[in-house]
Amino acid sequence: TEIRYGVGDLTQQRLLSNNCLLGPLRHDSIPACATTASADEADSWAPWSYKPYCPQNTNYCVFTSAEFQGPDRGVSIIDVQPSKSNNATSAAASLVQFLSSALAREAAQRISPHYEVRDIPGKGKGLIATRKISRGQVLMIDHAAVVADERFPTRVRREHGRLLLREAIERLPMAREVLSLARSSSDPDNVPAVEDVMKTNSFSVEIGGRAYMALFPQIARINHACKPSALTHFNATTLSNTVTAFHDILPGDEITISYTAFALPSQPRRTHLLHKWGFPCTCALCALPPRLLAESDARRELVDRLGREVVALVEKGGAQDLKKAVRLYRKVVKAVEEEGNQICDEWN
Ligand SMILES: C[S@@+](CC[C@H](N)C(=O)[O-])C[C@H]1O[C@@H](n2cnc3c(N)ncnc32)[C@H](O)[C@@H]1O
Repeated sequence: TEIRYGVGDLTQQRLLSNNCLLGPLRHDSIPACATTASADEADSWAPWSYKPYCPQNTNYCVFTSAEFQGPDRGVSIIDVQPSKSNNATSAAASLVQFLSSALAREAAQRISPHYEVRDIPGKGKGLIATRKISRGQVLMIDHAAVVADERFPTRVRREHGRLLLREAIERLPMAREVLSLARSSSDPDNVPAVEDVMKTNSFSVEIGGRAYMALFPQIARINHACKPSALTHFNATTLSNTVTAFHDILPGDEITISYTAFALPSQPRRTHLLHKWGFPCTCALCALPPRLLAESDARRELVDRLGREVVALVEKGGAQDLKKAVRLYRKVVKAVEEEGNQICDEWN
């Protein structure tokens, strides 16, 4: 996702905030202010592991649970300070609720990986299946490591934005792993790693009706395809993202997801991939001749429109509504199959 700061720069090298003196980039230590806290103080910011980090003159804080999903993971949230937001709808509030529920104490569901990270020509790294993954099989459940209000970059100074990102990532037990993810800036010497990594690897999600950028450390290794082999489903309560095979994936095949909405027409799709993700789309779908591309766009728009109608009819729930929903659903399946076959024809 995009990170553009709204207000000008500050030139301070070090900022004193919440009694935490911020030094140079740390990769394996926690902030001094957190380690010196008394038990009483720590109680006052539970369930967070550290005192929330709130740079002066911003409405934003970093909330970190270092134990989330096990001692080697954790999650940090950049969100508005509770007193200045509708607490009930913030990601932090949603996570507070989740952390105090029995569900959070259940062991994380670990799925033995049927894939490995490998170099993929022209794409950096990616995931390659090492065993057959059947259509409909859940191949990964990943939890967010960083979640940030999508509006925060436009509402803070660049320096503050970068400090928030730095604290969010460096307070995590898995900071090193997050910082080793791909970077895509064309000017890497002048863009801090925390910002570049977040920009290159985070996806838009919705929590409590608000847009957030979320970084999932394992999903971050999955490359884009316009006709992907897997789909993701985000759960805003548990901050988990489930990856499911869309069709059979054979050993040696790349596991891909779509970075764009299914119905986004080809032209804005290419623009989005180039400007927001930094690569020109070279997949078979984008390379179709204009007439076939227009047919593909129309099919995708149809699937999207009919899909919404089916959901609305099922929600109404009357006998006639359900009959019509089944009829429309058959059309959706046919259009999805045509879209798939048509692209496969192009490959043959
Ligand atoms: C979320 S990361 C995906 C994993 C990444 N390739 C890596 O090395 O960790 C997104 C970045 O991967 C690259 N990428 C993803 N899909 C691609 C594709 N279809 N073609 C070229 N590059 C792609 C782009 O550099 C993009 O900014």
